[in-house]
Amino acid sequence: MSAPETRPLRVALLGCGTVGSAVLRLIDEQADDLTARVGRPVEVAGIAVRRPAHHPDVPQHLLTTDAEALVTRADVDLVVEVIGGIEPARTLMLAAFAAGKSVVSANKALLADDGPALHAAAAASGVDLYYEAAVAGAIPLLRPLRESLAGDQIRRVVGIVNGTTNYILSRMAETGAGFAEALAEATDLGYAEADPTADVDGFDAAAKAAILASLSFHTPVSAADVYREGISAVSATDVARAAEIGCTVKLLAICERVVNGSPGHPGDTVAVRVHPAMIPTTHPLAAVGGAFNAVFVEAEAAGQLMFYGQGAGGEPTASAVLGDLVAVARNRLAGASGQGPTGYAGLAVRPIADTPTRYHVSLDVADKPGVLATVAQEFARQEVSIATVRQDGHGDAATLVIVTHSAPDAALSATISALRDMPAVRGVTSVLRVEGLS
Ligand SMILES: NC(=O)C1=CN([C@@H]2O[C@H](COP(=O)(O)OP(=O)(O)OC[C@H]3O[C@@H](n4cnc5c(N)ncnc54)[C@H](O)[C@@H]3O)[C@@H](O)[C@H]2O)C=CC1
Ligand SMILES: N[C@@H](CC=O)C(=O)O
Ligand code: NA
Repeated sequence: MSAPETRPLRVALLGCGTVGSAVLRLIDEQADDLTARVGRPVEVAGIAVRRPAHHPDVPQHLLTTDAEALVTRADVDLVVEVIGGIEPARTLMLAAFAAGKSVVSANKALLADDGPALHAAAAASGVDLYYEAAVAGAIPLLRPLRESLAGDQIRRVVGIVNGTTNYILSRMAETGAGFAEALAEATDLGYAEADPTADVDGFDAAAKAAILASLSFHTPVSAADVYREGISAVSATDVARAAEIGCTVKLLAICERVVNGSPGHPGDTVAVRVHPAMIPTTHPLAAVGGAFNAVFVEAEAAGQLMFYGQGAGGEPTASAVLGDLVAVARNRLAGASGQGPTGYAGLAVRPIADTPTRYHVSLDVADKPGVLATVAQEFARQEVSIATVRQDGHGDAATLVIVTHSAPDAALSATISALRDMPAVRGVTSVLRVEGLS
């Protein structure tokens, strides 16, 4: 009888930035526990970096600038990709799969761009592609969606999934900090992407929303399918107006299954959007401050579930990477691979124009007879029902604050355009969608 194999499992680490350096540290610090949990030692075989001189604290013999040679090396069993971006990450992943190596990644941009093809390549080679860290960092979210809820029907997922923008909005609301100052702090703390416009303009959250929707609705959804608005247009006035109606401003990722569609959408559809929204301060998501993330999931049988924790930063993200590393290492030793996402439902993605939303609008008007009626007529013309109207001030400097009921987003935005052109309206000072109001 041959002796059981005790050779260490060897990992190629691609990238040694914020996340990669934390992964490297945790693999070292937790070596004994990892050995016990996996059943074999887990060792780093090599680290691909762009500039070795920038990594003086890393064992120099492990560094290489040739990532492609590293992933295909015969002594490498598993690959951890934390360089980010589309290329060369995609090519490196495909090379790893072709060479029979499972990949753990934190790369939401790539997964949201090309997830189905990457999963197909992994499946064709009988290896794993895991990426828990890619959405909401440390929070166990993708595995619960993919596995724990595999017997349920998910209806809605609403979350704060970008730590940088949540940090910025929290600082703006709590301390009155300016946008640039708050962004610089988020970058220093390691939350922001290499290019922070990915955070600020909502691309990062949109990629995460695409991944969440794909898993939740068993439907391929790519980042290009996601309606996206970032926070760069959120002003101090919006934040103040939100406070006046008992709300706070958050960048939300919202993934919904719209059952039985409507005349233009006869079957079920999915609506996936990322935009800033006012939510009541009593809403549990309103209390999510700083770089924390939180995600609500509503499923038919399970009801409401909430996932909360650190969505960004080196160590929290590395925790999720290591969790996946243990899972793929165990699969490898068992000669098995995990089930990737299924896309069997193939639901159509509903455009934002047809998606029901609610708006909060603040208008500067002159307080003269007939102005309120003229404004209300414009809402009625677009078949948008008004939930509440409040007038502050009077004379030449009155403000109307209107919250609508839900209506197709196109009708709401057409109403706002018409209001902007109305002589009775001196200015539209704040427009934001509203979520979670009864
Ligand atoms: N920082 C965070 O809080 C989180 C990051 N992520 C994701 O983790 C990944 C890594 O992010 P960070 O560590 O923050 O980025 P980073 O910019 O700090 O690190 C990336 C590293 O990869 C290196 N790199 C780039 N191209 C390379 C190449 N061709 N060969 C070798 N090295 C290369 C860069 O020089 C850099 O050191 C990204 O996909 C990001 O979206 C996911 C969750 C949270
Ligand atoms: N830049 C991202 C990092 C995690 O994905 C964020 O700010 O949430
Ligand atoms: Na996660």
